[in-house]
Amino acid sequence: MQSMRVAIQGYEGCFHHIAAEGFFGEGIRIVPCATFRGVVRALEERSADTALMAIENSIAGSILPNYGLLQDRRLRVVGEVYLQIRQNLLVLPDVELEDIREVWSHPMALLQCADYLDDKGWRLVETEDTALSARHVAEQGARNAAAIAGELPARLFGLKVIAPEINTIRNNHTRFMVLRRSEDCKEDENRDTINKASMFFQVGHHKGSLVSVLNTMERYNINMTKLQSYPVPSDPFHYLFHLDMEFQDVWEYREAVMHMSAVSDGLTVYGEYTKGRHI
Ligand SMILES: O=C(O)C(=O)C[C@]1(C(=O)O)C=C[C@@H](O)C=C1
Repeated sequence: MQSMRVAIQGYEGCFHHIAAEGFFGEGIRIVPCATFRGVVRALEERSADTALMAIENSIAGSILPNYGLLQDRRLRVVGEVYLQIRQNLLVLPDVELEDIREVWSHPMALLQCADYLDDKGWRLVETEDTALSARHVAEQGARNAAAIAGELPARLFGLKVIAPEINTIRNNHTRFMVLRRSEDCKEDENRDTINKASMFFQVGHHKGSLVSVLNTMERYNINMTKLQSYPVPSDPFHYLFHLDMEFQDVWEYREAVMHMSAVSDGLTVYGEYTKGRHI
């Protein structure tokens, strides 16, 4: 049997790679992509069967453009996974702190380490990926550069951890969504195990419009875990709201969605799935 092809943003050893193996197990084939848009394209063009996409981090916050990607494309969220992220400063084995002039990493990783980097005066260089930054330091023999990445890339590319766990808060977690093409998902798939859903809707600019949607959740015993507004590019200062919610009773949840649809505009559910594990 062919192994499942999983599109990720990033390359060998990056956090997406670790999260993908944590979710699917080790027998998968990784389809590396330079950008999140590339991940979606790989799914749409069928060069991947499924995809993993970071959506929010506990220190750096939401990856807003990815909410836009979910909304624009015909994708389904079929699962989620949470990964603890430990960021380290990696250098060539004989490099010391005073040799560093530049730090290379993924923008989310740089944000997660903002406090540590604050007073160092190093030039911060955004790259596609934490692991790729480490690989470039090693391959280019870059004596004046450090990479911010996990421990796995340090081992893979023979780098030294000169400063471990430099993320601003130790408790650093990233949430990843597992995506599939809508047309490959069956209606009511996993009905017995679903306890979480993601959706978006719009409300008019009038008094109490958002509150009516939110009140529904209390009425139907729904626990809202995330509310994220996202601008509607074609309609300045109007917003879409993305909602993640947990529930115990699927029928109660279905009633709630019906009610919320009635008091909002264009409510679209883009995934019902099982609440994710922390790995
Ligand atoms: O650069 C990586 O290693 C990634 O997998 C990307 C990414 C992200 O998109 O947020 C994943 C987890 C961490 O939060 C930092 C970076």
